[in-house]
Amino acid sequence: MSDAPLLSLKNVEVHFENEPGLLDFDGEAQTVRAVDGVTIDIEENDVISLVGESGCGKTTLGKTAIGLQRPTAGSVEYKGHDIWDIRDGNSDADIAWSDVRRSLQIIHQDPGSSLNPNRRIVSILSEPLRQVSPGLSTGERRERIYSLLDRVGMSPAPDFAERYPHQLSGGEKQRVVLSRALLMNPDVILADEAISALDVSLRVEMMDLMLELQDVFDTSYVFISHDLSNARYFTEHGGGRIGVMYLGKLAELGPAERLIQNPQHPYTEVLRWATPNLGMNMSVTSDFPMRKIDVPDPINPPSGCRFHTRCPKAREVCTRETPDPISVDESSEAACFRADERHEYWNSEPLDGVEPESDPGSTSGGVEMD
Ligand SMILES: Nc1ncnc2c1ncn2[C@@H]1O[C@H](COP(=O)(O)OP(=O)(O)OP(=O)(O)O)[C@@H](O)[C@H]1O
Repeated sequence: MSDAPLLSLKNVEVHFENEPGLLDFDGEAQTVRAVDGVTIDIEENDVISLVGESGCGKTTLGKTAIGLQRPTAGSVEYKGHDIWDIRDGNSDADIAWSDVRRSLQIIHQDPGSSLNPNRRIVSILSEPLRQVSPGLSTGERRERIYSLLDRVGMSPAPDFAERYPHQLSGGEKQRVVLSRALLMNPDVILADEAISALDVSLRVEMMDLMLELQDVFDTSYVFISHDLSNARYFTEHGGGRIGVMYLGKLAELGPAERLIQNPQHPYTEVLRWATPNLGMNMSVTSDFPMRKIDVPDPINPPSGCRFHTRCPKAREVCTRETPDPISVDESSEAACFRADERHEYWNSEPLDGVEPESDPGSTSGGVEMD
């Protein structure tokens, strides 16, 4: 089991059953397919960034990865052991659920909401230390807290340690929340839009700090962002991969630069088009790479490839067959038939409104970019 990835998600599905609302006249519960068939490994000291439009399942997938959400199908393994078997007491693994929970931490967009307003920073940061290192004296705990506050740029540390959360700026609160998560000695931190609420000028600083502390604390990040340029920065500097999600599915996964410079899924192209500050030199007049702008419903997602209703390259086969992830290179995959030059896609009829294309012949068959 020692070779097992830190976290391994296999065919993970999360469906929510919603009770019928007042306006649901048929009175039937509805199933929201928040995440469907996602397989991904997270290694030690890894960075996986999840991007995609609102409601595509980023938070649900992230929470499932760290054991805060039980999948309705598929499995999540921590160091080779199913975490829900551990939780349910059905595992022979030599690890307690409390250790799994401690190892998988989360920081949110709004740090204020997770800091007790009535406690000083020193007291907030003492809590994880008491759990992880119960043998420390009060003086030793203080020393560790001061040294971490110094490290995250909150100096003089003794001064910051005595403040209450409301006496800190948003950026400082986020540093405290990050410090608290790190003091748990986690293997993975889920950073769910953790920099989105910060001033633009502070975002890079915070991302740099997170990556610097990654080396010190030996932790991995699942970094959720709706902004591809932030995900690019974080992933590129952290040497990780970006996962592009669309309607509960992983559309594409790969290293930041490959994914942005040479996207293999037409939806990645859309995200790229919609992110003007990528420095891609795409003119505003270049065609919007989608046929329709309306967002399909995760309660009733399109058949076949979920993106086919909006995809400017969709063909008949995309309406009835669901593409599995196709390996693009050793660290990348794309769930698009176009990544397979021998797929029947190339002989299938383009859908209405899709520009006909010449057969890729012996070329890669991948999405051609500018
Ligand atoms: N507890 C829940 N019960 C029912 N539906 C849910 C629940 N949590 C999430 N959903 C639905 O699942 C889908 C995915 O939601 P999720 O929050 O994971 O998306 P997201 O990509 O993180 O969105 P955002 O960027 O807006 O936070 C959405 O349709 C959402 O409404």
